[in-house]
Amino acid sequence: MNAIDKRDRRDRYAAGVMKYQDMGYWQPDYVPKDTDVIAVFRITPQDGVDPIEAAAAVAGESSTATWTVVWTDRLTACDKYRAKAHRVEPVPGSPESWFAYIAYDIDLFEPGSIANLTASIIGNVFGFKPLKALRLEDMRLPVAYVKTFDGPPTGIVVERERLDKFGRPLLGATVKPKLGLSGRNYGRVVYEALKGGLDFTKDDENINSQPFMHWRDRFLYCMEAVNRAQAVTGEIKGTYLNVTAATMEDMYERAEFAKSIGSCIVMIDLVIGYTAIQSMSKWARRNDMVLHLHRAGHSTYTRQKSHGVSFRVIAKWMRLAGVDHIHAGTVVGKLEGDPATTKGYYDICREDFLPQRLENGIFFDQSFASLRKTMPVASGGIHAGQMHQLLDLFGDDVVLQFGGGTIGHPMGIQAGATANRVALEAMVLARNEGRDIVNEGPDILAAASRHCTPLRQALDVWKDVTFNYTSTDAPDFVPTASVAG
Ligand SMILES: O=C(O)[C@H](O)COP(=O)(O)O
Ligand SMILES: [Mg+2]
Repeated sequence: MNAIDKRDRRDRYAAGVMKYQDMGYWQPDYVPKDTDVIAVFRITPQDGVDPIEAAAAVAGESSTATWTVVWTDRLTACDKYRAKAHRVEPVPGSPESWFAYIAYDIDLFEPGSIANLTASIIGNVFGFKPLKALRLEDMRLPVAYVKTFDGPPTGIVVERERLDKFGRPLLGATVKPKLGLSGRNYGRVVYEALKGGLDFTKDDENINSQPFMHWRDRFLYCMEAVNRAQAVTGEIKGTYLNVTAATMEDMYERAEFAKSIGSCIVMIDLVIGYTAIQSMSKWARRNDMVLHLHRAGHSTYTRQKSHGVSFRVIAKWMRLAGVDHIHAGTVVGKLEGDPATTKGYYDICREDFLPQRLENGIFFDQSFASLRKTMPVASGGIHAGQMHQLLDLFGDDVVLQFGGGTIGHPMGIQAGATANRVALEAMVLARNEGRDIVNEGPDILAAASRHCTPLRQALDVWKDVTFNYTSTDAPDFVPTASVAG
């Protein structure tokens, strides 16, 4: 930050101990270009490290720099390629941490490659010694860069058209127990849940091709169940067949087979990696299939407030990479997430243009250009008794998924599914009539349950199941004027 005299600069340069801020990675007067990628990091410098130098170091390490001056810089357009830390603000309520805004020239990134973007932005820099911790809070991805990605292969509008389902959230269930069922019993769960009123069932994140049930068995029994449920109900149904596997070849084989036996949707887990996700997205686009993404593994790096990557960034990357569904949190379920921050994740999936909204953790205006919309999925510890909260929080364009909340019903799976469908339809009707579903929700559910025994039983058995917030459910930060800039 401080100007240093030319001689000092030359001496340090010669000795190879230039500070990053002296090498051009701190430029407080820099005005980001419309085409720049901008990242905001939460940096927690080691004791005694100047936050400006820490921000410059992050800019350096995530773009062109190494630990010493290299003369080959001079062979490049280094002024253009250096990332520019241009703003450092204290994080409100967190005296050790700072928000550092860093701009990157678009030419630093290969078009249409999340792998390449992330190798810079979350590469070496997260293990960097001058920092105690580092968290990527948000990114502004310029339209010029967004346009290099295909985005969701199907998107919300076309998915609804294919399913012929409108004006309400979709309903799903994860087959339980997570592991151990044989193919035939697994198929029974799928059939009963779909027949009972759900739109979808799904494999759990860790169901692939284990000794107790090989993937072909699962696919065949599941599709038999889907076909029978469609015939009985007259509705289009689906089951997310998890094609996650050890290699791309295996995943393509499983996806091709799923398509050949009539599935409209396949599923992958986040743990397969960004390149594999993009490959599967291209496959889904070529084959007119909906692509569901389970965010398995994300909490290992999204949950801590001071280190890692915010899920809002993962959500942005996944919309670019091209998934049609993404698990985005439940607020009222078993997994962590506060309402304001979770709303930000949902908006990233569903808006064409997202204005800066710090209260939802959205640091930048973000256009998604022509990308289709990703359907967020609320899954993890939800049940029929929360239907009013779920509808109020997430609106219509969401899949509400009840695993235990369907299969744990005391009268069985079909009853669990019916309870969820009746609760949803009662709540949508009440909302459409202009009723205050948040406050009247429990009464609306109670009234509906008088005509639906499965719903009454569900409300009764889960009436005390609430997942209280824990300390990690706090918003990422409380916005103040200085952060808004
Ligand atoms: O993978 C998921 O989404 C969860 O396993 C859902 O299961 P639950 O509804 O029983 O929590
Ligand atoms: Mg699961």
